[in-house]
Amino acid sequence: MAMEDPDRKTEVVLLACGSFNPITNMHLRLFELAKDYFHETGKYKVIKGIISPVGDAYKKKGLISANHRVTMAKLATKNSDWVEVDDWESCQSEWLETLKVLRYHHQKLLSADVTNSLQDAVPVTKLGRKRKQQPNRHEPIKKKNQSPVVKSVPQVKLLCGSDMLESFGIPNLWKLEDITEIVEKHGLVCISRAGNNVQKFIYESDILWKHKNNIHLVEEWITNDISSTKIRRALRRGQSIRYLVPDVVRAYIEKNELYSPESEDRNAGVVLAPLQKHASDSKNSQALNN
Ligand SMILES: Nc1ncnc2c1ncn2[C@@H]1O[C@H](COP(=O)(O)OP(=O)(O)OP(=O)(O)O)[C@@H](O)[C@H]1O
Ligand SMILES: NC(=O)c1ccc[n+]([C@@H]2O[C@H](COP(=O)(O)O)[C@@H](O)[C@H]2O)c1
Ligand SMILES: [Zn+2]
Repeated sequence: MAMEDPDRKTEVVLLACGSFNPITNMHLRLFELAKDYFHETGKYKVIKGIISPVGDAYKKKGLISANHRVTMAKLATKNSDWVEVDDWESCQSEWLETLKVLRYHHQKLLSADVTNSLQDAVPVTKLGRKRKQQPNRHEPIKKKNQSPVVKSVPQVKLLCGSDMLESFGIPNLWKLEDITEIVEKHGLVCISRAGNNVQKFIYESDILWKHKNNIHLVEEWITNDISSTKIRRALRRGQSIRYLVPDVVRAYIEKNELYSPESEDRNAGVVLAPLQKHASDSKNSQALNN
C-alpha cells in the first residue's frame, strides 16, 4: 500500500547515540546534514531527531555525569522544532548496546502507532482536526472503503559520524550480530568527510557491503572539526569555547564548572563497558572483516 503511493514518503527518525560530553554545534549539525540529505532524495521525510546520551556505566574516560550531559543536550535543542533529547538510555543502571537503544525507540514508535490507529477508529467528527493537517491530499474515494490505511511505522536510523562507523572494526567493541541487525533492520546514516575512507571500510566488510543500500553516506562539505574532546581540552586550559557550543551550554558549563583536570581523570584505567562485556565472548574475535 504505502509503497505504491509515489507521494508517500518513508518516514524516518534519526537517532544519535554518543557521550555528548559535552554536546557541540557539530552534533547539532549532524542532524541538519542528515535531514537535508534524506529530503534531497525525495523518498524520505525526516520527522524527528533523537539525541540519546550514553549512561554513566559506559565508563569512558572523562565522562561526566549523565545528568549534566542530558541537561546540556536539552538546553542545546531547546530551539529546535524537530530534534529532542531522550534520557531513557542514560537512566539505565547498566550500559546498553546501541542496538537495544534503536530497538527501544522503534518499539516506542510502534506502540504510539497502535494508539494512533485506535484513535482513527473513533467517529469522524473527532478526526476533523487530524484531517486538516493534511491539506491537498486528493484521496480517491475507493481508498476510503479500503481497510484502515495502514500507516507504516517510521524507520529509526542510527545517525553517526565516520569515526563511529569505523569503530565497528575495533575488536570486541561491537558484536557482529548487532552490526548486522543495525544495518539490516534499521539502517545507518553516516556523516563523513571528503576524502574519508568510509567507502573503503564498507567495501572491506562483507556484512556492511551486503547492506550498503541501508547505509547512507552523507558528505560534509562545510567541514567542521569540533569534537567534545577538543572542547574539554580548551576548557581545561581556560580557553574560550564560544561559538563552538551553543551559548546556553557554555553558560551551563561555566556555572557548574563541569570540566577540569579532575573530571578528565574519571574512569581512568577502567575498561570501557562494551569491551568488558564482549571481550569474554570469543565469537567476537571473528570481527567485521570476515
Ligand atoms: N566533527 C564530526 N563529524 C562527524 N561526526 C561527528 C563529529 N563529531 C562528532 N560526531 C559524531 O557524533 C556522535 C556522538 O559522538 P561523541 O559524543 O563521541 O562526540 P565527539 O565530539 O566525537 O566526542 P569525543 O571527542 O569525546 O569522542 C558520533 O556518532 C560521532 O561520530
Ligand atoms: N556494541 C555496541 O553497541 C557499542 C559499542 C561501542 C560504543 N557504542 C555506543 O557508541 C557511542 C560511542 O560514543 P563515544 O564515541 O562517545 O564513545 C555510545 O553511544 C556507545 O554506547 C555501542
Ligand atoms: Zn567520539
